[in-house]
Amino acid sequence: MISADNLKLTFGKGTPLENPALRGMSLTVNQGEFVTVIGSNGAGKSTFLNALAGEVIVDSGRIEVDGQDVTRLPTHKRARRVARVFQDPLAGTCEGLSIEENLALAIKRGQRRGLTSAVKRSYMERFRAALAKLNLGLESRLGDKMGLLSGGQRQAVSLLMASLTPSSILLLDEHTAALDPKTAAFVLELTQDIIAEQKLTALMVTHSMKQALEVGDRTVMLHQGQVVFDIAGPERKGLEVKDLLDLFEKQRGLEVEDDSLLLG
Ligand SMILES: Nc1ncnc2c1ncn2[C@@H]1O[C@H](COP(=O)(O)OP(=O)(O)OP(=O)(O)O)[C@@H](O)[C@H]1O
Repeated sequence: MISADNLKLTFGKGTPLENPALRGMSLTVNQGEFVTVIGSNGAGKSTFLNALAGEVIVDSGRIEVDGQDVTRLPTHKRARRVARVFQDPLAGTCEGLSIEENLALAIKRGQRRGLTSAVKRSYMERFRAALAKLNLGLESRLGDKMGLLSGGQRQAVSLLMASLTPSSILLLDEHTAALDPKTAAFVLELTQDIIAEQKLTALMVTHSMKQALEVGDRTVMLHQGQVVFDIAGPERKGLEVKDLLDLFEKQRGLEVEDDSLLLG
């Protein structure tokens, strides 16, 4: 379960570039819920995920994961609770290490690390079985460097890494955006399977309105660092991409209005 209460975060405080990215962001995500997150550029989606992961520390507000206050914990102290897959397939894995070594690091996430002890024979069968499920033939390429894999293969391995150890929450930041449509569909299906199988609590940022409505159980829209729209259940099922786009445009319209007020 994730509970974010009234998060505020301003970048570049006291400088001409002062930028309030989170302006009272509150969201509760129940155990096992899969929430899609949309919002225009600069709405605060990545900043919110970064705050949950500990990449940035909020100025005020409170973040709880499974009831534990993690608001001020650094990333490495949350690593066992928070798994993440990024938009850039290069971001979540270590290209100079082999598939096997990457998986071994993932299994030791949040614990003291040591590569020599990490790459243990006991893990190998588990890795092979997990990789075989991807149907990409990677189970026979455990020794290959991550850098040799395609973007889609890397994202698939990143997802596997995120799910190897039981984490409380999974954060997906436009993780299919850099992939071609066919590979994106494959990775998205894999995502849904892993989340359902492991009953993960997940947040997925996407720019695709279609994806936002078709995937997961609930959709939230962020605008100017706040949740402006939150829909689930039958109400969400009745919503079409066009409705969501209209809402989106309405929010962007407000933004223009705000700007014109400021400039006026
Ligand atoms: N490290 C940073 N330093 C300064 N400003 C930042 C930083 N990270 C984000 N911002 C600013 O905070 C605001 C929110 O950015 P964020 O990346 O969270 O938006 P987003 O909704 O993820 O946008 P996009 O869809 O374009 O990825 C933006 O104005 C952005 O420029």
